[in-house]
Amino acid sequence: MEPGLFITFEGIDGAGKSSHIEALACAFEAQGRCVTRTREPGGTPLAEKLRALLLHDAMDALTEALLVFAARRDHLVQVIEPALARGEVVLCDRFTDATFAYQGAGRGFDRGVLLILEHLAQTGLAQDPDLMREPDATVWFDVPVEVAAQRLAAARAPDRFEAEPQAFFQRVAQGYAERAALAPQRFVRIDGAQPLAQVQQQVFAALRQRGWLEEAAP
Ligand SMILES: Nc1ncnc2c1ncn2[C@@H]1O[C@H](COP(=O)(O)OP(=O)(O)OP(=O)(O)O)[C@@H](O)[C@H]1O
Ligand SMILES: Cc1cn([C@H]2C[C@H](O)[C@@H](COP(=O)(O)O)O2)c(=O)[nH]c1=O
Repeated sequence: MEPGLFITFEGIDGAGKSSHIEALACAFEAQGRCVTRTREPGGTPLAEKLRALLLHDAMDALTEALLVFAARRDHLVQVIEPALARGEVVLCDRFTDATFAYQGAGRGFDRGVLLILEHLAQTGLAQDPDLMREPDATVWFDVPVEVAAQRLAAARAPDRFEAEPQAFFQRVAQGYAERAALAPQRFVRIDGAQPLAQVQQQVFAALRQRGWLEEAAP
């Protein structure tokens, strides 16, 4: 059995993550891998309920951080860890980098507390009880805030995060840059302002380079 592969996708709202996950899933399936497509917050019945609260109900910053990690713990226990144990490829639209970017940098919530919650929520689940689960790779779509805002304005009615002002998203983008600087081997930075086809080509190229996708994939 091939080892499981955990790949996450990050970026500010409207960066273009979701547009690429399905194409990647199909490419992995075409080479015989089982793929779990999932998202955060969400991915389980309980975590989807928490997602609805997070996206639409007013709450203070600590409550928001606790709900995000509660959803993540359930998601890890119910979906991510079992799929990785079966040797699947898990493609997850957002994970803990989003918490450091949105709650940490965006809201200004204490990063030290986030580090403690991260450790609590992500440890003790895999075969090695000391392992803190982290993605094998994180594809980060780096897009200017104005470009993302234009895309979203054309796409849908804003939720509680999307309704934040551009200054919030500038901080979130900076938060992603800081996380990427702390884990340069894990992060793959893609210039998400390019045309869709070019972005897709670069995402596939990055995963080919790591030996995870075969040459035949687009
Ligand atoms: N490279 C691109 N060029 C132009 N438009 C794009 C590009 N990537 C995505 N879009 C468009 O921008 C909108 C937002 O894209 P998408 O939903 O993939 O972003 P997202 O990062 O998943 O956003 P969110 O996190 O808010 O769900 C969609 O209408 C999509 O078609
Ligand atoms: C995981 C996670 C997410 N968020 C925010 C970021 C987005 O605005 C929404 C999710 O919406 P999407 O359209 O599915 O990307 O939730 C957050 O603030 N903190 C997190 O940890």
